[in-house]
Order: sequence, then C-alpha cells, then structure tokens
Amino acid sequence: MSDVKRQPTAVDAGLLLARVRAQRPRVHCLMNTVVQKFTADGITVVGGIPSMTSSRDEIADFVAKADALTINLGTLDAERRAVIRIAVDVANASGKPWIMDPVHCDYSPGRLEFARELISLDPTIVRGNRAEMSVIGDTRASLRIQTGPVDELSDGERRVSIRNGHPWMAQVTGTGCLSGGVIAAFMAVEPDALTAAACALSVTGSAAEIAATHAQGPGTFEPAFLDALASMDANELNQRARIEA
Ligand SMILES: Nc1ncnc2c1ncn2[C@@H]1O[C@H](COP(=O)(O)OP(=O)(O)OP(=O)(O)O)[C@@H](O)[C@H]1O
Ligand SMILES: Cc1ncsc1CCO
Ligand SMILES: [Mg+2]
Repeated sequence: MSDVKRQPTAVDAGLLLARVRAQRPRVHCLMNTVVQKFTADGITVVGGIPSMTSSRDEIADFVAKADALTINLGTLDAERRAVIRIAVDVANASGKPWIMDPVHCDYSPGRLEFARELISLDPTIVRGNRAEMSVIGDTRASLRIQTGPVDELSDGERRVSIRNGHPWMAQVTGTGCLSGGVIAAFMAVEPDALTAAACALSVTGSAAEIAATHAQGPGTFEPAFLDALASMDANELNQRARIEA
C-alpha cells in the first residue's frame, strides 16, 4: 500500500481498520474544548489511543510518544497558539504525521493568518469544511481535504471522492473534528496519507449510514454513530465504502 500512485479501495479501508485495531496507535490531539470527549471516543472505538492534554509543560513529551498528531483551531487563544507551535516542531523533527483542522478560519483574519503559518510548516493533511477550505485555497504540498455531503481529497497527483455519510453528521457538532482524530489514527499505520484519509473517511461515513438506520434524529444518532464505528468491519466496508477516483 506504499505505492503513492495507487487509488485506495474499500478493501484497503477494511485492511487499514484492522491494522489500527492491531497496532493501537497513539494519537495526540490539540482539540478544541467543545468536542474533546466525542473526538477521544471516536479514536478509541476505531482502535487508537487518544491523549488530549494541552499543557505547555507536557506537550513535547506527549507528542514525542504519539504516533500521529491532530491540531484543531476551534478554540484558539495565545497559550494554545504557543502550545501548537511546540507540538508541530516536535512532530516535524521526528517525522510524525499531523493533520490541521482550520476551524472557523473564515470568521477571523487572525485565525486565517495562524492557519497559513501552520500550512507553511507542512502539515501532512489540511482538512476543513467547504467554507474553511474556500478561504484556505491551495495547501502547497499537503494533502487537502474538503468535507461535506461528498468529501474531496487531493494531493496534487490524485483526486479521490468519498460518497459516504448522512446529513445528520452535519447536525452533530464535531463530526469533522472527530474525523481529524480518526484520520490521524489511520495515518499512524499507513504512510500514504491519501489512502489513510480516504479509508478513514469511508469508515466514519459508513458508520454514519448504519447509525442513521437505528436513530430517531441527531440526538440518538450520536451514540449510534459511536456504536457503529466500534462494530465496523471489512465485510461492512466492502458493501458500503464508496471511494471513487
Ligand atoms: N449532507 C451530508 N451528507 C453526508 N455526509 C455529510 C454531510 N454533511 C457532512 N457530512 C460528513 O460529516 C463529516 C463532517 O463534515 P463537515 O464538513 O460537516 O465538517 P465540519 O463542518 O468541520 O464539522 P465540525 O466543525 O462540526 O466538526 C464528514 O465526514 C462529512 O463527510
Ligand atoms: C462550535 C465550535 N466552536 C468552536 S470549535 C466548535 C466545534 C467544532 O467546529
Ligand atoms: Mg469543523
């Protein structure tokens, strides 16, 4: 799966999910304060081990022990900016994959400027929703992901669309943030970032489809989504995953 020209498939999604469950990668998250628990649960139920501390004194040690890093700008302040810079330096110095979610960078020039500073530090992936990615524009060498009803991934050479998911995902705060954590867990076990991210998004999208068949609305959808993620397997992915070139 290391040939960078390869297009990911549903079979890859099942294989990578099994690899995450076998290897149990550590994912450190500098996650916004709104969806810390939901994101940690998402990483845990796919088989990863989340850690969430944002202490300046500890961040370097936590990132050094992690297999992948998630940076989320949702609740940003001066202290968090400083901690994010330390985390990114450690990840880059040790060659660990990291994903950056430029939450609400379309709301504030200062946040957009910080997102651009981070992009200049070569994140493995930048993922945002349509509004965020529209203002971000080009992401240089990084894999660029725009999520929504269809998720669009491009790494400069390949373009992939993921046609899974359910509209209730947009009614539960943090499904995009959670996807950053799950993508990081997949990047920890697969060096081709596009394959890792496409597979991760097909797993979360497929779980959402299953959850929607059990739920009555967004409230009951949220726990059903975690249940479906936890019980996802290769057979289910072979039937559901819609990863298209
Ligand atoms: N209408 C939809 N149909 C299917 N899937 C959707 C739909 N809207 C969003 N999704 C899925 O929901 C997840 C989050 O995407 P979205 O673009 O809403 O992120 P976001 O706005 O960053 O979310 P948040 O900031 O609340 O975490 C993605 O996996 C995406 O595929
Ligand atoms: C609503 C909200 N505000 C800051 S972060 C967040 C959740 C993910 O977008
Ligand atoms: Mg978001």
